Amino acid sequence: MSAPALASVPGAVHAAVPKAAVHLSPAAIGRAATLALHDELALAPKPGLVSFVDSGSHDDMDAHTFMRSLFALRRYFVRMAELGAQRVPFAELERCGIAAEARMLAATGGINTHRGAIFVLGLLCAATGAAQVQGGQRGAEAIRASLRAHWGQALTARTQRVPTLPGGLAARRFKLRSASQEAALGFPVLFETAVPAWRRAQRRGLDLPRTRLDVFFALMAELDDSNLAHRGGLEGLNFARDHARSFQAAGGAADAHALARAWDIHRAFVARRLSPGGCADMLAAACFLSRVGHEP
Ligand SMILES: CC(C)(COP(=O)(O)OP(=O)(O)OC[C@H]1O[C@@H](n2cnc3c(N)ncnc32)[C@H](O[C@H]2O[C@H](COP(=O)(O)OP(=O)(O)OP(=O)(O)O)[C@@H](O)[C@H]2O)[C@@H]1O)[C@@H](O)C(=O)NCCC(=O)NCCS
Ligand SMILES: Nc1ncnc2[nH]cnc12
Repeated sequence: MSAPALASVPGAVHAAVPKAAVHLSPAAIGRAATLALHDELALAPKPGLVSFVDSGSHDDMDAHTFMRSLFALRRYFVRMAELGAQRVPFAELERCGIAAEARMLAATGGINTHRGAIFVLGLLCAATGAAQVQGGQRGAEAIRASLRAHWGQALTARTQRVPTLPGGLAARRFKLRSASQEAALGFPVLFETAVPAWRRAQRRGLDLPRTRLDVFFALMAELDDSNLAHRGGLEGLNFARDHARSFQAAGGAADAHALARAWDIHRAFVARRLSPGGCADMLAAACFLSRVGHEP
């Protein structure tokens, strides 16, 4: 197969809006989350993952499945932003998340498209909603601080639960940082790896699709993605990390051969049925932070 061009529906042009100046409504926050899921889906190549080009390592879902899921989740993100603005106890956010999972499964015929994203993006919507009623801050650092201040303790307590889902079980088995632990730490890979990678890519003048590609590989080099471990064990996780680091060492998304290289990596993942679903969620989270940070 020859290497198709980098596919990504362009986001809005990011105007220089002062970050503290405009308060975001829950509707605007929810819209940013839904669009961020679309940003993630639209990026291709994206090793092993579903896009509008192909279904990667998945034979039970395609881009239509993701679009159905995304539509089913629209109101959920708005509701999480509203609940966040009310600074409700964590149990209320969790109830809303569980109901959203049920809606996702109903919309996809029982396929898990966005369980991780419901958790990560839902929490970020709540944290952004809370930040809006406390000074209107919308930058990444303010959103992280809001998440930790309001729900940090509950997220830490939650890590003591015994995992029952495949990702949590794989994380425990291989002593990795699970999605729950990542949340309890205030999503360090998102805020300390993806956000700086996004800013670096933009400073280098990369367009949005290439920025997202660079951020995706930065995430895959660092995240303990429990989907990779669930399907491929530690060997699969290290295979993905090694490829991400080689991609970065060869110049990342700015390099002239970046797209051909990324498509080759995609095919290698498909051959091994590897799917970095956690990295996909974190990419959507980075797209969300960019959208709420810059768009009016
Ligand atoms: C805390 C939960 C996210 C559950 O976490 P847990 O780890 O216990 O269980 P999993 O659902 O198996 O894994 C978590 C999902 O989070 C994503 N993820 C993976 N690694 C990380 C990480 N290090 N940091 C953050 N996020 C991570 C990932 O989600 C994406 O992949 C899923 C699709 O993958 P796929 O390959 O198709 O896998 P499956 O269909 O599951 O299996 P196979 O086909 O391979 O056999 C998709 O969901 C993406 O979004 C992980 O899957 C939280 O959801 C939870 O506790 N839920 C329980 C109910 C609840 O309380 N909900 C309310 C929360 S507010
Ligand atoms: N695009 C995608 N493909 C496969 N799994 C995913 N989980 C979240 N986004 C995904």
